[in-house]
Amino acid sequence: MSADRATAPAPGTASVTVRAPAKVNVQLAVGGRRADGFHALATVFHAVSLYDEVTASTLPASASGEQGTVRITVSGADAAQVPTDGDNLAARAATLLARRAGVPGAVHLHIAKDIPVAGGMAGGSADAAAALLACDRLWGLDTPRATLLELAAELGSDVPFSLVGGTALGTGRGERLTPVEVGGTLHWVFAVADGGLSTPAVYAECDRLRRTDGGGDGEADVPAPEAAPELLAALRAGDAKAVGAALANDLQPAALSLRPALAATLRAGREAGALGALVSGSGPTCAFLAEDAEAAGRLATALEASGTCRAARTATGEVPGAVLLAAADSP
Ligand SMILES: C[C@@](CO)(OP(=O)(O)O)[C@H](O)COP(=O)(O)OP(=O)(O)OC[C@H]1O[C@@H](n2ccc(N)nc2=O)[C@H](O)[C@@H]1O
Ligand SMILES: Nc1ncnc2c1ncn2[C@@H]1O[C@H](COP(=O)(O)OP(=O)(O)O)[C@@H](O)[C@H]1O
Repeated sequence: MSADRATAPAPGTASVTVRAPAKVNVQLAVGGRRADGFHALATVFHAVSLYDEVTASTLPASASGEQGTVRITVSGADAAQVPTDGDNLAARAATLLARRAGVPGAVHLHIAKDIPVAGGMAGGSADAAAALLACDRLWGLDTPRATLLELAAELGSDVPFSLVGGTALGTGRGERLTPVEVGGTLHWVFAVADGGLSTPAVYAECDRLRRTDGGGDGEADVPAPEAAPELLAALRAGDAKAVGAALANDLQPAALSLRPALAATLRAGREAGALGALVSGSGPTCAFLAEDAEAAGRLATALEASGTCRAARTATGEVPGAVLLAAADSP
């Protein structure tokens, strides 16, 4: 909290705070690599109650002399792992929106980070989605939702979902979204690993494994990815047991190949009674489904006691996408 206060906007500046959720892919079907280097996907995104908050505030005149200055500060336990230069996805989002709208775009973005970094839970995408909404409001742009979604897709395959939230089928490279109905609250435990995994490295390992283990033509043989009807039916019914049985991630073998220790994490969660277990997206966070909030609490305790993860976090889904929390105008 002290870091938050230290970087809070100075009195007299306008500021806007937006909160955006993490995600888990309850299904991640990966097709072949496309000509543009991305993989065709059919993925069921599900937003969960771990959040980052992004506060956009006007830069004091002394700091905003240069057009397009974006200042990034980050608080939270993993803040040191987050870039604070132009590579930060939130900075890229602010710059893209400013350029598109033809405004100067000088802004201070403070990220209060709670989503594991490089964990397969789309934390950077959440920050980008939050920055788009926060800057849009701070600069009084009122950008149409469809344009925000287009800008989101330019920033990254997962960013449109971070704006939309809920549960949705992502096709194309993950950016084309169709809502998916969920009949009840799902109770999750996330086992956070030490260190992250690079998303491009995990996709590349998936390709490599398909070439070497496929026995055939490797990538050329990969069928078109499709959402699993049994998973969609289980989600619609809100049947946690059936959802647990249908969890599936085609990137899991690649994540396990790059980080073999994750096998012990998945085993520990299953042995402690999880209804289902999988690597979240490109990992290394592992996701476990529980029957209810109590079972999730017990599972988190067992996972932490197993010594196979850095921490275990409970969360529920689905939750909404990026939402405005507060807006304060300068007097
Ligand atoms: C794997 C997933 C599953 O939701 O999430 P994470 O685990 O990273 O959170 C996503 O596909 C990650 O989406 P995102 O992190 O937005 O990736 P992008 O910035 O668009 O792309 C980063 C890199 O990932 C690879 N990539 C990404 C998406 C896709 N459909 N095919 C790919 O091959 C490409 O190598 C690309 O250059
Ligand atoms: N705002 C941000 N938060 C976290 N990571 C960011 C951010 N902006 C850029 N990055 C970079 O993106 C990489 C992937 O981060 P993240 O989005 O948390 O993971 P994942 O792609 O596995 O869901 C990080 O290693 C970091 O270098």
